[in-house]
Amino acid sequence: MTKVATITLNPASDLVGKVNFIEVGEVNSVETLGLYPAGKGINVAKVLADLGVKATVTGFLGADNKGDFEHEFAQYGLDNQFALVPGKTRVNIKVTQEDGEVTDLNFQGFSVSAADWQAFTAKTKTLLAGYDYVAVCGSLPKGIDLADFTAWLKDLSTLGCKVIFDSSNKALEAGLKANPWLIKPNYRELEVLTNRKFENTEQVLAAARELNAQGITNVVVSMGSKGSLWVTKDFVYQAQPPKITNVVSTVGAGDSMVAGFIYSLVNGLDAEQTLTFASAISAYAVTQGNVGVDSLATLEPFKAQVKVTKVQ
Ligand SMILES: Nc1ncnc2c1ncn2[C@@H]1O[C@H](COP(=O)(O)OP(=O)(O)OP(=O)(O)O)[C@@H](O)[C@H]1O
Ligand SMILES: O=P(O)(O)OC[C@@]1(O)O[C@H](CO)[C@@H](O)[C@@H]1O
Repeated sequence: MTKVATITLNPASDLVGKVNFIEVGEVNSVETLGLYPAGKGINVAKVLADLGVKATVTGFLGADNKGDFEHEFAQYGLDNQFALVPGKTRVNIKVTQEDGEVTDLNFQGFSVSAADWQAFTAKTKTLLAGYDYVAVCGSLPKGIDLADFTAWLKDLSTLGCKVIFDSSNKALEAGLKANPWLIKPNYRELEVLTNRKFENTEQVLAAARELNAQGITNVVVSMGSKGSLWVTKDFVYQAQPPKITNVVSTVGAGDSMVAGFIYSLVNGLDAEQTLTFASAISAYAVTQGNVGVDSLATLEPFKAQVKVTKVQ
């Protein structure tokens, strides 16, 4: 059986809501859509569980408010291997305006001590031996040294698992030094990383190719409603997602896309089917406040509207 783990070093409870228009500096009344145990790797694992792939989940959780997370992991049948640290897991606020624009307020969260990090890295090197796919997703909590993070990611690859990595800013930069097997930056994250402003697809493609040349096998650049590009040394595919007119929240679209890739890899889908599936499930994600899908059948109309083209 294919073994999958997701790692969320800095999880969050997502408080998701909706408002006509956010007035900065004013009191805004927000309609509550939900409070969800989340964070990128946890979102990936939740979507995978809905698709029948039960992952191991690990990372750090604040000991003071671990209950909702533990309950969620049990509900989804996830193998909970999180390490507890003192304090609370952060709450992130996500508000969608009527025009579909989402404002994220991502807080910093707990600190991880050197001893916590050492114990965690030692544990994961044993725990994850024999895993096929390990998705490392999201930001780093305070206290984790960037060079130590790079070294640990390299160690994960030497265990024999394929490392899938989705992060941003300094953590993205540090993680890329370990040459993960698949990365999924969005185009803004790639702009920040390369210190460029992309004006067309060719420029995005060129940046992705540089990452291939560096040793990253799969570079998937997501571009929100404009779709995505999957760039490898052997092929380049471009996907256009369905047009979604009822955007509820785009939070977790990228995580759903990562889950779609892992599901497709586990099930041996070919490249075109993989990008179609990942695009369909990520487009479906924006029609709801949380992530997930009740059945594969729900995705069929979305799959039918995805357009995948082989660019090279
Ligand atoms: N408005 C939309 N309509 C249709 N599909 C969408 C829309 N927004 C996102 N998607 C789908 O989700 C994928 C990932 O979206 P995006 O590029 O916004 O990821 P992201 O910024 O990593 O998301 P997040 O960090 O919020 O999870 C896109 O490539 C696309 O397939
Ligand atoms: O601060 P990070 O770790 O980069 O991102 C955290 C986060 O925005 O990512 C998920 C959506 O992708 C949310 O569930 C969560 O709040």
